[in-house]
Amino acid sequence: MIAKTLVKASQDVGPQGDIVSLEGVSKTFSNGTVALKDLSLGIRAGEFLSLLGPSGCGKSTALRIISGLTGPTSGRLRWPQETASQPEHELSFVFQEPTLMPWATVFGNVWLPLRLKGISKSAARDTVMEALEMVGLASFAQSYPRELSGGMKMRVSIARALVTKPKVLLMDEPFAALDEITRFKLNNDLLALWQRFGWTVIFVTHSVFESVYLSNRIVVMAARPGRIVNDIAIDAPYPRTEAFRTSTLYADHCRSVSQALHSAMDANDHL
Ligand SMILES: Nc1ncnc2c1ncn2[C@@H]1O[C@H](COP(=O)(O)OP(=O)(O)OP(=O)(O)O)[C@@H](O)[C@H]1O
Repeated sequence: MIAKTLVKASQDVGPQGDIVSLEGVSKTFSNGTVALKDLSLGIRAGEFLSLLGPSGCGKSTALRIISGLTGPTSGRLRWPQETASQPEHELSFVFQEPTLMPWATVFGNVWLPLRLKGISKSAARDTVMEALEMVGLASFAQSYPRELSGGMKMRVSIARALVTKPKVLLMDEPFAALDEITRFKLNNDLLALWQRFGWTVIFVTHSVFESVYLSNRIVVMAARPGRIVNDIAIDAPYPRTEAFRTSTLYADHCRSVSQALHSAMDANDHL
């Protein structure tokens, strides 16, 4: 079952459609930790891809390499669709912690990436308000982070990522610290935005259930050294709703992804 899904997902991946690819990427930190070893992965434009794996398998490191925050020790990162006339791949990063500036309003926090590009408050106003509307927080523009719930703070963090109109959204366990109801709501809102805007999303999570609900492709990783052990297509149609969460199809996908994850963890038992 898992071997079959592995073949299917990899057949669907063609270099032509890749928006970004990691080619034979390894990352060894200065203390000798091999976070990633010979990792190759092509991510297609418009894909909602989850990196799923146990703690320490290199999910965040892979995401940081894609973002350019750190470089590989060997191998390379490519943006195949980039042209000389348009060299900038527009991406944004959403971290697990919303990391908002407590002294600034919601508006001020979302304005920050534009402000860093030299765009004044008045010139940025419409774009900032548009991003806040996308996450349902337009009426909280003048509030301060301390006045917001955890879910609302994460929405501000997402608005701040969207304000630059990225094509690629990198998300490192963005909803892990939220309660289940809030997480489900944000899952639904994120999917609705993804369907509307057609971004490529690369989403790091520990959760089988969250990865199956959101993704059309799940890349399962194992640790020591960090590597890919399975590549699974989740071919359930979108929009996915609460009805999908309780469907047999969802349960079947969760079962096979869970088996893949357990195999990934078993692979380290003898190390
Ligand atoms: N700056 C660093 N220096 C040394 N080792 C590091 C550094 N960053 C990460 N590591 C190590 O590299 C390995 C992969 O870390 P990474 O954070 O990418 O894993 P992860 O799968 O995202 O883990 P988690 O799910 O716990 O966040 C781990 O063993 C980690 O301890």
